[in-house]
Amino acid sequence: MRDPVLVINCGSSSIKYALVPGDPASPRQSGLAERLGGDDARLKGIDGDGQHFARPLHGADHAAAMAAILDGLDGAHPVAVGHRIVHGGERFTRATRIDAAVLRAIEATGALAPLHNPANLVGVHATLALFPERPQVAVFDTAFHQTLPPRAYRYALPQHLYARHGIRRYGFHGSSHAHVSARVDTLSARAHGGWLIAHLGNGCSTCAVWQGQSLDTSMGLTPLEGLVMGTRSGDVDPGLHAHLGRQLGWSLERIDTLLNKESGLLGLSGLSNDMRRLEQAAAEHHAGAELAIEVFCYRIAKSLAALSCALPRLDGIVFTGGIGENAAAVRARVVEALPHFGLRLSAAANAATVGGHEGRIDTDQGGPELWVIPTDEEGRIAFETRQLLDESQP
Ligand SMILES: Nc1ncnc2c1ncn2[C@@H]1O[C@H](COP(=O)(O)OP(=O)(O)O)[C@@H](O)[C@H]1O
Ligand SMILES: CC(=O)OP(=O)(O)O
Ligand SMILES: [Mg+2]
Repeated sequence: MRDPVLVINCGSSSIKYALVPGDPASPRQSGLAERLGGDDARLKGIDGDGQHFARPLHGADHAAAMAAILDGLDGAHPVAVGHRIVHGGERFTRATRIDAAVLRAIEATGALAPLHNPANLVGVHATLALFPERPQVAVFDTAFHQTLPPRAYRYALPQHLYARHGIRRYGFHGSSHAHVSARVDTLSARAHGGWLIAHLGNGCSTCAVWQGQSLDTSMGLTPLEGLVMGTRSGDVDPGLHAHLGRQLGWSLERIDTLLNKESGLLGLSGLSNDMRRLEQAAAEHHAGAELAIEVFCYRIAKSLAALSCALPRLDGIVFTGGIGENAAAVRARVVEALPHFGLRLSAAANAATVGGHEGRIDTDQGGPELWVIPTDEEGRIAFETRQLLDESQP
């Protein structure tokens, strides 16, 4: 069997990793180092024997956490390391082998994703130091959306902001949308048609895919635009910035923190960014939790309806991400909010499809199909990493 690919998804305070074997159906070692920099930093995951583990990392930074992760993978000889890089700008339209010039370009793109790219690069530097002889590959969230036509990616702003400063819609979660759209094309009889994908995790985005290509998506210049997310506001009136600045004297940093970290499900509910917690609270009639879920679902439906304009034909809707895969009530409310789409949800199939299982959840009586397909960003990153290495073999 071929050696595995080590996949690293390095965020600002966490590192997700997976050792993805050559046979994608084989079990993986995977895990998460979280709360990095804090006294309660810890590493948890699934080891080589399929056992769950958790252990403290005591204030570890990214480099120390990476060393601990690799320690736990001892005996593994990854053929390459695939990195999730959130922003690739317009330069990177596909997975790219990392060298000094690529590193400089990712650093330069960091201005467009100050919350994501610098953290991603910490992961690259850590594995470069630990595996200097292994190829390192960057897989960009934005690359899948480089097929967007100008009508979808241009903002109605003066031309020079695009031409000189790259201000346009880029879109994110590309590895997820690429995986899910490829998967539905193998599962559905309506392969290579028009699909709307709702990726609902901590970050949330929708995507319109026609014949395997992204034609429009809800996230924009940054991963803040679009849907309501765990702590991100999604769309607000652009006039809000000036209003908060003028009326309340808020700085740009304060507004950035508000919109990225204090809003979304957390801000609306006043309770939590976690959908499981909100569903429990809503069952006990917590008004904030009820409102947060209502707004969340309505905004998903509204975004799907808008993105349907990008497609010549609508073959179906796919739900993915932690919420999309698990929260049957959220799926039902989204479908309910699209009454004119001719969707027919099977209540039984919807209730039965949870916890990483893939399944069709419409009644198969015509109309667009409805699917739940677990995302696999790590699997997609490993696939693209391997594909690039295979192409560059003499
Ligand atoms: N059984 C469940 N029911 C409802 N929501 C769930 C369930 N399991 C996970 N979630 C929600 O999924 C979200 C996290 O999604 P996930 O895709 O795992 O996040 P990330 O984007 O960090 O990878 C959280 O809001 C969590 O509450
Ligand atoms: C780009 C983005 O929003 O990523 P995540 O969902 O991992 O926060
Ligand atoms: Mg996610």
